[in-house]
Order: sequence, then C-alpha cells, then structure tokens
Amino acid sequence: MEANSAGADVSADHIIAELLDMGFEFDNISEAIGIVGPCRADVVEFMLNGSGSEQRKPRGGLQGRSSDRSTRLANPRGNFKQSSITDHIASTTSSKMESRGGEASTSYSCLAASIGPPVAAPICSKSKPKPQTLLENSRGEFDRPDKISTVLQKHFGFSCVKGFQKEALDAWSAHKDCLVLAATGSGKSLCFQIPALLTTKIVVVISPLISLMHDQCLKLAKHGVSACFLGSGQPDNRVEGKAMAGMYKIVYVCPETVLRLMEPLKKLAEKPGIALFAIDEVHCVSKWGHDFRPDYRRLSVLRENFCSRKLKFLEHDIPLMALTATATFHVREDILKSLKMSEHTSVVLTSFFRPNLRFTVKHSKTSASSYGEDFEELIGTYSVSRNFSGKGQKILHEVEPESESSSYESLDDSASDGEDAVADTKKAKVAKSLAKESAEHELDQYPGVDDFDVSCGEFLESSLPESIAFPVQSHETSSSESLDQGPTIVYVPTRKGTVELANYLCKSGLKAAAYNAKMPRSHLRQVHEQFHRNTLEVVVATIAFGMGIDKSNVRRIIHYGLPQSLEAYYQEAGRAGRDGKLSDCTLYCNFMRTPTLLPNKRSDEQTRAAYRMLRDCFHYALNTSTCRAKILVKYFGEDFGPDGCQMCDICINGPPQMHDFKEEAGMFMNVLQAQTDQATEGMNYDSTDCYRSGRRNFGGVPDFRTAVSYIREKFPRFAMTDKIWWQGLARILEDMGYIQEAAEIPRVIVQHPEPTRAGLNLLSSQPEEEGLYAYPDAAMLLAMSNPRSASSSAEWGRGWADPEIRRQRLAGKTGRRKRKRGSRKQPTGFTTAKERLAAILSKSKRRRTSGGR
Ligand SMILES: Nc1ncnc2c1ncn2[C@@H]1O[C@H](COP(=O)(O)OP(=O)(O)OP(=O)(O)O)[C@@H](O)[C@H]1O
Ligand SMILES: [Mg+2]
Repeated sequence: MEANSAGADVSADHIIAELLDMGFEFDNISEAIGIVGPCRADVVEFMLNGSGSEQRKPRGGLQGRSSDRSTRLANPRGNFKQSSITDHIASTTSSKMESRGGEASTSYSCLAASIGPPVAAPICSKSKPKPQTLLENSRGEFDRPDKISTVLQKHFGFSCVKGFQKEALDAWSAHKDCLVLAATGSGKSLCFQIPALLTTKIVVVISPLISLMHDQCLKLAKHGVSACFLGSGQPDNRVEGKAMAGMYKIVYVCPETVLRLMEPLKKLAEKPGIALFAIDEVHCVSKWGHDFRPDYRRLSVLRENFCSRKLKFLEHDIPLMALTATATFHVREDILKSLKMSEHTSVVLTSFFRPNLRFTVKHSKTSASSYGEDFEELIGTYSVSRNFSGKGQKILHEVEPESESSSYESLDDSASDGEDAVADTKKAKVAKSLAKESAEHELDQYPGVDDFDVSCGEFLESSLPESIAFPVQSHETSSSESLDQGPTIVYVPTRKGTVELANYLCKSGLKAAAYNAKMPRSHLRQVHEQFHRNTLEVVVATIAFGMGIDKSNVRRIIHYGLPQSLEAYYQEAGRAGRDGKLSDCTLYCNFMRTPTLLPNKRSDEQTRAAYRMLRDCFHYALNTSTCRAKILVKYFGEDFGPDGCQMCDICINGPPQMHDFKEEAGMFMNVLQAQTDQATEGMNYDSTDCYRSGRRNFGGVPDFRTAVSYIREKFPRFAMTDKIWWQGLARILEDMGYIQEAAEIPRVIVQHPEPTRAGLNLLSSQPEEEGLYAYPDAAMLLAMSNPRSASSSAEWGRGWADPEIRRQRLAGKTGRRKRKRGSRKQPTGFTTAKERLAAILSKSKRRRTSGGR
C-alpha cells in the first residue's frame, strides 16, 4: 500500500487530526486541504513551502518516488480506518505547544513521536534529507526525554514513566537487548508500547495467549494506538498481510506465528522498520518455569536473524526486550541463554513485592461440601454491598463444559442428591472416563494459544466504542452500574470445578460466571467483557483466565485448591489490586491431602523440577512462621529484609508456639537409619506387608510409611499421632538438613528419607544437649487438633464412622483414593455406594489384620 493511495483514501478528518497533533494550526490545515486535497504529504508540503507536491498523483502509486527514502516511508499503512477527529483535538494541546516555533519542521523525531499511527511524515524530507528516528539519534539517552512524557500523557494519561520503565527505554534507545523483571501490574507493557509511539517503526510483541493479545489490543485502541494480533485465533485473514505491510504500530503475535512469518518480518524490518521485538511473559521460554511453551524456546531465531550481520540494511541489531513478573534466578539464566540474547543485555530488575496484596492461607477440603463455609463471607460481602434481595442470579454459563463426562465427581453428586435416573446416565459416562484413570482433560494446565478466539481482529486507534458490542445477556445489570466492591476471581484447578462453584455462587445470589478453556468462545468473550465492564462480581476460572489480565479494581483473588507452583500462584494473585489499593489473596488448601502433579509430558528432569515447584508451593501453604510476602519475593531471589509485610495472616496472627522435636526426631531418624543399614534386628516387623514391599521396592532404602507404621505400632504414645504429623516433622528435618530424600525423583512429600551427616551427628548427641526447636507447620497443627483424621489406611476405614466423612466420600470428593477405587470398581461390577462401602470396609479390615497398621 503506497503513500499516495493512502493519502487519497484517508479522510480529511484524520489528516487534520494528525497535523493538529504535529502542531499545525487548524485554519492552515483546512486551507491547505481545500487547495491540494486530502493528501497528507501534499498538505504538509503546502503548509511548509506554500505549494503542493508537483508529483502529486491520484490514488494508486508511489512508484515514481520510491527511491526517496523519506517518501517511501510516507505511509506504509495504506488505507485504514481512522479515529474521530474530536479525540485528537482533545488530546493535542501539549504536543501543539511543543511543536510550535518551527520545531515541527525541523525535528523529525519530534514529529514522528507526535503522530498516532506508524507514519513517517514526509514533511521533513526537505529540511532533513535523512530522516532519523529517536532511536537513530540516540546515544543511550533520548534526544527529547520530554517526548516520552508527552506521548505518555497523550496516549495513556500518565504523567511520568516509572524508573524501571525508563531503564528499559534507555536500553532500547541504546539498541540493547533487555530483560525486564518487574512485579505483576507494575506496567511492563508500556516498556514496549512507548517505543512504538516514539519512532516510525513497528513494534512486534510475542505473547502466549490470544486473550491477552486481545485485551492489550483493545486497550491500545482506546489509547489511540493502532494494533493487531496475529495467530490462529485471528479470524480476519487480511490482518496478517496488513500487519506485514506495516499498517499497525504494534503487532501482537503468538510464537508459532512469528516463526512462520520470518521472511515477511525481514521485509518489515527493512520498510518501515522494526523498532523492537518484545517477548512478553518470557518465563514461558524456560523449561524450569511454570508455564513452559516449547515454541517460545525457538524464538532464538529472532536474535539470530534480525541483526546487522545478517540483514545488511540494518545499522544496528533490532533489540529484543523480554519481560516477565515471575522468573526465578534459574529461569532468568535460562531465558538469556535460550533466546541467545546479547551478552550486553541490560537486566532491569525491580522488586517483586506487591505491598497492597494481603496474603492468607486457609485449610479447606476445597470440595463442594465446603463451599458453604468457605464462601459465606464472600457472598455476604457482595450481598450487603448491593442490599441483597435474597434472589438467586441467573446462571451465566449456558453450556456445560465439554469435559463433563470425564468427571468421576458427577456420579456421586447426583447420587447424593437422590436423582437416580440422572445418576445412572452419569454413571455410564463416568464408567468410561474412569477406565482412562486420568483427569488430564479436566485440567487447564497448558491452555493453548487458541484458548480464546475473538470476533474482532483489528484494532485501530480510538476506532472502538468504550464497550465492545459483544452479546449481552438480558439479566445483567447496566454497564454504568459499577460494583461497590471490585470483582473477585476464584481460581479452581478443574474445569468442572469452575462450573460447580459458579453455579453455587449464582444460586447464592452473586453475579458469577465460569470460565475455562473448553467453554464456548462466545461465552468466554461475554465473561471477559462483562468482567471488564464491572457487571460480574465473581469469575470462577481455571488458569486460562490468568496471565496478563489487567483490570485495575480486582479486590480479591481466591485460589480454591493449591496451584502447581508459586510462580503460577503469584502470577494469578497479581491480577488483584492493580490500582494499588488493598486487596486480598486467599489460598484455600487441603493440608491433609498431598497435592498431585497435573499430568503432562515431562522428562525426568522436568518432573523433578515440577515436583520441586509443587512442593515449594505446598510448603508455602503449610508455613506458620514466616511472612507470606517474604516467602514469595524470596522465591524470586529478593531479600525482603527483617520485617514482614504486617498484613498477611502470619504477620497478623503470629507464629504458633515452638516445640522441641528432639525426641520424636531422634526416634524417627533412628528408624530410618536402621532401615538404611538393613539392621532389622529388634525391629521385628519382617512379616509385615509394608516392610516386605519396602524392601522389595527400595532395597534397603528407608521408607517413610514403613518407618511411621513401625513407630506407631511400637510406641503406644504415638499410636494416634497422625501420619500427617510425621510428614510435617520430616519437612522440618529436611529443612534443617538432617534428612534428605533418597529417591531419584523427590515427590511433594518425602518418601524415602535418609539421615544426612548432620542428622547422624544429631543422633549421636547427648539427650541433655540443646533441644530441636521448631514451629509445627499447619498440617501438624491440624493433625494435633484432630488426631483421628483419615490419613492412613486404618483411619480411612475408621473414618466411615464419621457421618461427615462418610457423606463426603459418598459424594465422591475424596480425591486420589476415590479415583483409584473408582477405576477398579468397574470390572468388579459394584453399582451402589453401599457395595463399594462394604468392599472398602472389608479391604481395610484385611489390611488391619495383615499389616498391623
Ligand atoms: N508510568 C505509569 N504510571 C501510572 N500507571 C502506569 C504506568 N505504567 C503502567 N501503568 C498502569 O499499570 C497497569 C498495569 O500495567 P501492565 O498490564 O503493563 O502490567 P504488567 O507489569 O505487564 O503486569 P503483568 O505482569 O501482570 O502482565 C496498567 O493499567 C497501566 O495503565
Ligand atoms: Mg503484562
């Protein structure tokens, strides 16, 4: 698309707007248009030189001018929709002031920075034969630092850039690669959006999720910046061509697509030029991060290809800017290496601390049976705030997720409701899914880039109304009615969970909606849009509704179930309080249940890393003594200092009483040591199943279960001490360096603990020597308050006497054990809960008599 045709096609309004932005007077522009017509180049020529271009042509060609670099840059976009003039007039005052007094005609960079779309104004071609962008002019500093403020003020309404944003911009202007590590909500996007407004070149942003790209494009459109996204989620196949012709200032693209578009991008790099490749959410590069995406790793082609060594027309390598809020030190190193970033890469590192987030962890079964207790407060909060009438809300999800047949939970839900017919149908479905014995398709572990489609593919500056015309359900409140309280996002691990909980909340009178990657796209769009318009109180989502979501007033993030890593947790918690106001991040976790790794293809090394991340997250939840914020930022390598945040549950409630664990620790480690040495004399448990299986499987390697069973059997005072308690002790001893995991792949809970040298020294120390003081963790405290908890096989059997436990188990909310049982149930032909109960009871009885546990 060439300049003249564009110039002839665009509206006079737009030309007026642009030129006003540049600082020309309205009267002069109108007069020039009246004389030379609505062609920007000619209008400018006329105003500067008092005449129109002699070479002015009707639409269709710039060929005659193609050798002139400045005119080649004149309008690389061709014809595109333009914004309303009033938007521009309203926002031009400051730039007008600056450009007056001749600056407009002498400073190309100033002009380039002033205009909205990626147009290299040809007006300076006479005064400056070689047009220069800010980037080209810079020597590590901007020629016009105030230009950034102007652009910032004009497009985003902010008065100044933050320190880290300036550092990133400095690196970019010095043509350097840059890794930006800054907290969620700190404003990383501006680091790569501003360059698009300071130069005539295009910024290409690589982003992992369509929903995220979509969100950012919409925002940019509202801020008067043209942007588009490319990828399989892009419904309009013309957008890609237009983007590669330089018609959008910012091009968002998913990694798969960027790899496909290498050749067009090289052309784009030549004309009109690529200012920057930004790789957002760059932790996705790392195998050791929480959200590894293999295609991100292949983005090293950007550094390899877009350098002056390969592309002779480039004066400098095109800078890479990689950004994330959640990268540990290990992940950072992996990013730099995997992307082959320059050895002179600037690392811009700011604090990960979010001072307005209040972290809390609570124990919960995190099942339907605990909704009532856990969400009472939330329901109350919204009900009070809008004078709750007691009426239930219409449920916002019309379609069940596609994966409902995969859930074993649905069987027991319906059974407990007594709806036999429905139950039978569901049982049949469940039987099928149980045979697979996998919840994989229930989980939004790695939402693909296609998780979210949008109907609107291109985003032109200010061309969209405030709210986008997505279908709106009749029951919703008007968009002007904002919530008294900001919205809440509840993260649940399974898709089914999103629907169940959203249902529950709707029935309780809240405006809630479920969101997961398997729901119809129209629904997802609607939820997204209503969430942004404050017409939803609660979104119950899987991780599909996570990274990058930027809504300022989210007041609560609730995790209903343990995330897979602290990175994921902090990333999702980071959706809260982006306006800087106090916000709550509450994690509900079942302390009594060992969290499991979601199924995925992993190498041994990745499995090891995944378990480590899950374990760190579980330890965070069980922590009773260290400020939550401190743990979180320390996880990312930041020293928090001696004081806590003074807001989290730990800072507020204080730690529990310390306990001297020396005796228990000594006993435990002695048994472990005896196992290690295979010194079984005197231990007298050769005949037990568990010991035999331990020896068979681990050949003398200590086994946690066996050791605990032995202690409980041999020492009456520990007979009722729950296995959960001993796991807590093992955690303490591991943390202190007295035991270590002997298994090749350590799990979340220590399985084969062996004493370390320090542990052996402890064993040989005298009893009267200093005690082993530590804080019991949350699981230990719970186990102490409830010594009969259902945590061992024997207790599992006993647990059936408890009506609440029985109800839950029959309702199918008992997790791993239930799942396994269910999967074996099919061939045995049990059809009723009673039969299953009988089988379980007789099995646990057999176990008790044979295993002595
Ligand atoms: N200089 C600034 N002054 C004031 N507000 C700013 C500034 N820069 C960015 N913001 C605001 O901060 C909010 C968060 O920005 P952004 O979405 O870029 O965060 P982020 O760092 O990318 O977070 P995440 O890691 O969660 O994606 C935005 O609403 C943005 O308008
Ligand atoms: Mg972001």
